[in-house]
Amino acid sequence: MTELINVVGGAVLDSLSAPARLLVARRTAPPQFAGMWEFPGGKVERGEAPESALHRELREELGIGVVLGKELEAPGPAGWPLNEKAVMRVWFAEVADGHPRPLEDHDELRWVSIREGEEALSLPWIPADLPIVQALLANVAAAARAGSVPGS
Ligand SMILES: Nc1nc2c([nH]c(=O)n2[C@H]2C[C@H](O)[C@@H](COP(=O)(O)OP(=O)(O)OP(=O)(O)O)O2)c(=O)[nH]1
Repeated sequence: MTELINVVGGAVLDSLSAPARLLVARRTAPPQFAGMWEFPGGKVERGEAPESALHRELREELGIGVVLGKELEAPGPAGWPLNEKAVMRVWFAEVADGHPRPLEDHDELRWVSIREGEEALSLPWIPADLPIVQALLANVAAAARAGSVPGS
């Protein structure tokens, strides 16, 4: 059996403790994903811890350092299915240093509202990401009701 490709994505929030906005990124490649929105991130390299891969990708792609929060609970331990070959794990995060800029792989970044959800959901996401965005919005709303931080 071929090994699955492990992808990591950052759900970068304006604040982990009182989130109102999510940073989303528009891909430039490959052609089937160009123009679609996604969680910034990328593939975990051989021997690399997923969290380290996420720090590396966010530094390379957006020029930011982050503090990671909790992982967004996925349907299985490997993460969210993206296609028959890849799965993605997603962590909540907050910018710790730098200002996000589309340095690689993206042509636009946007801070979308997550309080109402419509703005985030109205974007043309990579289709496999939609259930993840929905779970994220539900998680943030539940955390706000419980007075806790997202991911808990
Ligand atoms: N980063 C990211 N990739 C996603 C998301 N949703 C989704 O289906 N994918 C897919 C697109 C790609 O096939 C794969 C991630 O590859 P990537 O191109 O971002 O990885 P990478 O930066 O390490 O680049 P490379 O090794 O291919 O050059 O996962 C998402 O929300 N974020």
